[in-house]
Amino acid sequence: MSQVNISTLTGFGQLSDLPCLKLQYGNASAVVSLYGGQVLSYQPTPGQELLWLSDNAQWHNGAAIRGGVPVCWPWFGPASAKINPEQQPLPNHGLVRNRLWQIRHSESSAVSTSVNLSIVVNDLPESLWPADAKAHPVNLALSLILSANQLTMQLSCDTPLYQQAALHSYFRIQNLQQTTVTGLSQNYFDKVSNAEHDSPDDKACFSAETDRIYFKTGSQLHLADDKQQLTINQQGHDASVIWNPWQQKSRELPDMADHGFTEFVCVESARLGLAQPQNLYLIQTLIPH
Ligand SMILES: O=P(O)(O)OC[C@H]1O[C@@H](O)[C@H](O)[C@@H](O)[C@@H]1O
Repeated sequence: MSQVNISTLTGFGQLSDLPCLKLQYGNASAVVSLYGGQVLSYQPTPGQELLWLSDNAQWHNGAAIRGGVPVCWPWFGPASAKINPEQQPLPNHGLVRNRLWQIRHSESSAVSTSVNLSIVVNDLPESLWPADAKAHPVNLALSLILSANQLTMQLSCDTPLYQQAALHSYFRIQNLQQTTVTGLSQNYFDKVSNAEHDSPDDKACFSAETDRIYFKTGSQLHLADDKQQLTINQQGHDASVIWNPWQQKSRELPDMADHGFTEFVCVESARLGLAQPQNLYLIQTLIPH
């Protein structure tokens, strides 16, 4: 084993001054930003980057970093009427993408390098609390476990709340036309046409703007193009979201180059149900082949 350790970085790529941690386990490495608790890089071997980070990503002035694995919590997308009955101006994808997280624990062992981050949030909308609960600051935790063959991300909250969450992973791809995601369910909500659809199989391909919520997906998805294959294990989810903005949206996003959409697809493990207040335990594991 050449190297097992955790080091601090100040800045990553073009994101100058960004406080980050770099985890190393043998040949494998991962970088996580304390701003957003966001994994920005996962390289199972040196130079083999699996995650996409926009060349135009920003983090100053409250921006959410475009790429890596944003943490969406305690709601996903625009806050729904249940979470935001008074239609307050709330940010897309929740409250923690542009806040600083703390390091709680880090550890290197014979089998892995891991770090636990957390953030305390004390400005949750009242609608998230069960009727009989008294509002208090809430702790959200993210654990990263890097081993020789995989990276696991565990997002947890021990407070029962009406809460949604997603690990919104941006995966770097070589050839969008050849890219497929399989293992999906055969029923999805299409955010582009704003309608539910049935799919003839469990597969998504990319030939136009794609923004789909697949319900009740199983525990294993596969992302492949003609050059690489990745298994994505998930637990604690009730849906998986597939997103590619395509040309027009890519042009409209200030933190994405016009051709940015050709370089990634998002495969997101999400917990979206709001039927009852629940704890959160959402896991996504990336296993390259
Ligand atoms: O621009 P944001 O807030 O990072 O969101 C990006 C995309 O995130 C996806 O998860 C959503 O399904 C899309 O609708 C959304 O456009």
